Amino acid sequence: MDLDRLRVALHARVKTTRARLGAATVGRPGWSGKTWRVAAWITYRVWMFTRGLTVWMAKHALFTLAVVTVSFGWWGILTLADLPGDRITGPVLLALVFLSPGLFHGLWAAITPHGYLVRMHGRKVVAAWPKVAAACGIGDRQPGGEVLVPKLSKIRYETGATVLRIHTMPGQTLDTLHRAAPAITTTYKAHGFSTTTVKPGVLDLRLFTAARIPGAVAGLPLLEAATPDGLIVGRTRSGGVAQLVVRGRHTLVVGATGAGKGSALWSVVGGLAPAAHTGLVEFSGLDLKGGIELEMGRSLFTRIAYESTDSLRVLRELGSIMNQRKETMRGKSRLHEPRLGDPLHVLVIDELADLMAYSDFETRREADRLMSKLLTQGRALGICVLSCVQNPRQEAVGQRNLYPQKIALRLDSDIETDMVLGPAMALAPAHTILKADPGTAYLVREDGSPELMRFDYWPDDLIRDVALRFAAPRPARAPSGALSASDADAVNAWTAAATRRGVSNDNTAAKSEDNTATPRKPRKPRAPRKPRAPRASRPAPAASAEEV
Ligand SMILES: Nc1ncnc2c1ncn2[C@@H]1O[C@H](COP(=O)(O)OP(=O)(O)OP(=O)(O)O)[C@@H](O)[C@H]1O
Repeated sequence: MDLDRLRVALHARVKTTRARLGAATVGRPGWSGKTWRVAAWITYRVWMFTRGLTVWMAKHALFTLAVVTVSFGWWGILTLADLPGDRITGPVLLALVFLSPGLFHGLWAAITPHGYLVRMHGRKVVAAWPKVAAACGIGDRQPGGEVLVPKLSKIRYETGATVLRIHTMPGQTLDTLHRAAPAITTTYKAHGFSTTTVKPGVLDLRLFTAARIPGAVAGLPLLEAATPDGLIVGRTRSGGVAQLVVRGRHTLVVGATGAGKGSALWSVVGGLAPAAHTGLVEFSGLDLKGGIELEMGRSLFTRIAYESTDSLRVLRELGSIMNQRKETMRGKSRLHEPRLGDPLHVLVIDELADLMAYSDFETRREADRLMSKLLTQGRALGICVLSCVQNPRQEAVGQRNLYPQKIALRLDSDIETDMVLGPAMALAPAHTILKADPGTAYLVREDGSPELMRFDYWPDDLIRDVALRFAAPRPARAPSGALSASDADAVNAWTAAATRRGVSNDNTAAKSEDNTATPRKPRKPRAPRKPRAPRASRPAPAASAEEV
């Protein structure tokens, strides 16, 4: 823990020192900055040339020694014999001609430093492969003492990862390679790995060269990308997009306080907001922390509850939708297809423990019953649950096995990781994620394969903006019915956001096809109403015969 803090502090110090140095040199405005930049460029290229040349000479040390000795010898003989004429050109030309491959090597490094470094790394990996494979137990010792190892047929480079294509040997299965993958990763001093089966007997082993995934801020969602079958929610370690399947899955998001559960939640709600606006997806939300998380995007939700009795109402409503669907889908389809008028229902729960562990006994019991029904029957019927929780212990997430997809953000201990991920923990050590990397998580899919990823960050302003543009066709009313203080806050926030963007508050901009907000002419303020004259009192209605 202290080591962790020290590492983060050191990292921060190095970052600030580099930033200061950069600002004082290459980052300076005007000519002095330009001069620094040119000087830095030349110094780097010279360094890369020297490096390339030195590497070549070290690799051909005997040959280099021989050329240098002959050149010096030639020059020495001419000097000792005191012969007239030029004594330098001949020996120098000889050295240049024979060392020209090294000079080309140096030039290659100076002209394309990145390509050069990548190729050099690849060569090292290939050269070390027989020893690494034998040490990691996937070699086969022959009677003569020779060790045969699986073939390494190709090396590929992706951003942040080196990919090794490995072929099994006769008598081996892909499982043998899978089991050796952690040892191979450590031996090559990589930060992690993932595996992909290319075809029977061939595996791509992806070795990650970066320990951390840089953070990114989410942008406005697009309708084309708002698909529940592969929603883009962040980045992977190799720099690609991280996708989450929402349809046909229940997802459990677990993370210590400040781990970034909000990013996971809004990546789904915000990402699917355009689909909710068109009516293909319908969000229901439970936030028993008094709506602190969901209120900002309330207009995206069709049902919402901020206290336990209301939560049961929402769960019951979803239960009855599920029962109706059972009737209509029976014998026709086994996985619900979202359509207009028959949307995919996504139930989003912020802090599941508030409902399942900290409510009164009766509420807990009823919530447990309703949730069990939704979790066991809902996914095929187009009702998916996304539950967020801090504490993965039994009393809070007794139904954790009913969530086929799990997202483990930073957790406090390996015990918690084990509780959430079970056997996948070995490949997804969520307790090792740094506090300095909120939003970073292991996504463990239905098949148990884990992937380290980082959710995009959803700032409050973006959530408000999305709520303003993509309100659900029938957005949830304030849970209490009347305009509460939080309602008023939400309205103010919307109005403020709308004023800033120059849009009206009635979602007409959101309904425009390209979703671009067009400023409107401000309306003339209304003249105050004239006070009404008091009504003349009506005569009391005559009593009916029955009343008498
Ligand atoms: N994806 C992200 N990238 C960068 N920073 C993030 C990301 N997600 C969250 N953060 C930062 O971490 C802080 C805490 O995030 P968040 O509130 O989502 O955590 P949480 O897990 O919901 O915490 P709690 O359970 O206490 O509510 C945010 O205020 C933000 O500054």
